[in-house]
Amino acid sequence: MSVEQIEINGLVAALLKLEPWQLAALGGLGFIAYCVYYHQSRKIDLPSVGIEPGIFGPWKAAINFVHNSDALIKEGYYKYGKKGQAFKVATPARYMVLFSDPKMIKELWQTDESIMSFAKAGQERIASDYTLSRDLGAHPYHIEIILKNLTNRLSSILPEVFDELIKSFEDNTSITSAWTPVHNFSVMLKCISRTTNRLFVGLPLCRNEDYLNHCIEFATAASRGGATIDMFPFFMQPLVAKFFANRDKALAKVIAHVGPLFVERQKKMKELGEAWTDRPNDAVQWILEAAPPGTNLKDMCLRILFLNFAAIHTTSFSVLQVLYDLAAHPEYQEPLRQEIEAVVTQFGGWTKQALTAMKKLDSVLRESQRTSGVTILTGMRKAMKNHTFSDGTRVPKGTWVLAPTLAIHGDKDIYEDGLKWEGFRFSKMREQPGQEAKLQMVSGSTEYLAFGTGKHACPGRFFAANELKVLVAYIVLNYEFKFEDGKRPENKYYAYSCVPDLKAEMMYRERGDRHQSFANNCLPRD
Ligand code: HEM
Repeated sequence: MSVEQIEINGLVAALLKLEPWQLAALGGLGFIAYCVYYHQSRKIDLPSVGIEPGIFGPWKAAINFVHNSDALIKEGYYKYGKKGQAFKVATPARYMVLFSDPKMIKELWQTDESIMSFAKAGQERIASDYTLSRDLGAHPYHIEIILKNLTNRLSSILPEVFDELIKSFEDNTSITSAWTPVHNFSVMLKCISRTTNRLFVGLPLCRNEDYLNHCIEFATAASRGGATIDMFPFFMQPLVAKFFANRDKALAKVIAHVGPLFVERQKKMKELGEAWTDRPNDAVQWILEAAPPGTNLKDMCLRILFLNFAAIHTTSFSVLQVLYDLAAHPEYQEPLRQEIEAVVTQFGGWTKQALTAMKKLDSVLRESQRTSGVTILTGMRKAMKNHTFSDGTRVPKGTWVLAPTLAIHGDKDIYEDGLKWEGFRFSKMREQPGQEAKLQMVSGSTEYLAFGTGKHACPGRFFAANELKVLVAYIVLNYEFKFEDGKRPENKYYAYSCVPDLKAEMMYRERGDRHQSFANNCLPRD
């Protein structure tokens, strides 16, 4: 079943549960939403893609966007964007304006938050007031936590990352020296959710299946509920949220698991104060120390859930994409293995510096983000007032403005043979003088937007890059892998997202030389 079908079936199932009067009320609200939306569309004086004339045109185009976003955006990019012209695309929730010109993308990101707001667009996209909590937008201290606590301590937390990733991969697979089929998505989701939660809530909770399943269920419910609520004008959202913000069951379960940890730590902080010097180094502790006084337990647990929401599917999809690319191009596996072996030998072990020095590994990760990044649009900002950009583009209050990431990433005038995956594209480019630091997986620009760039670039990308490197390096050192028919499964494009095939199996077998490998024998374990 495709992702679209899963989404549509979920929506139909939710609608079938409603009483007739609730359905009639929703229908009425939908009609008002349509009228508001149509009125709004007339105010943006820009060329548009995919819209047919007539009163139902914009709405049809919006539905088309959900299923055909990649093709629509590429059409606009080549027709208008490449000529330096902004264009608009209809989505179910609103019109979006897209800038492709690097100068205008930069201008968008540099425009003051009070005029072009990243935070407001982010909150609207997942209707976070309803699917998560109002506290998230009011006190975004999680950004600081990710940048300061998680990123700054990457070196010291690496052994835990290694330990959890390797154990969870081994616990969830039984690969032998014969070719063994593995359902990649379920394995990667488990590896990433366990490892991420090792740093968020620590042992033993990070291995509790019930806790992890509810974190994943919550993330799925929040993104599905958020996308639905966001289709309606603001004044209707509190009512619509009553039907679609299905977070309560998963939230209650997560509070039951993680709540006692917060309570216990709070008690200890009160008792010992500054004398408690060996405090745990996890997100529970970071939240307790960063949350404004008076934050309640539910909001602290919701912050853990938000971190899971931001980290798990993005990283799981990313590792899936790079493994699919390497399985479809098995000739890259041996040079990667040699690089990893040589670098670990040179550094005398696995350190953060050693991971940074693995340029081929970094390059394949960046290349998979370029060709199959999790989102096909980045840099979103919401106009907080009517605004005119320096090129004369006028956007009314409420419009979203973004960059067409995937279209830019595939442009052959920017990347030679741009639609082709070439694993060592960036490691080769880094050999040119001046390019060394610019082309790392985590370095953004107007030509590489997988994590956004500028002030609001993904704060979790440094951690995610290390997690991905560790997992891919471990797999390459220990296994060979391929697709039985040699073909890479195709991605699906669903509104803003690029989704890998979640059903595909890959064949793995143990490498005969895995136990002789120096790099393998000194993998850090807890
Ligand atoms: C490979 C994995 C990941 C990818 C591809 C990814 C991608 C992104 C993208 C595209 C954005 C929006 C930037 C923009 O549109 O300009 C973003 C924002 C964000 N990401 Fe990630 N992300 C990943 C992993 C993570 C992880 C592991 C965390 C947390 C530990 C995280 C936390 C966040 C947060 C909190 C924001 C919002 C930033 C803000 O409000 O300023 N991400 N991410």
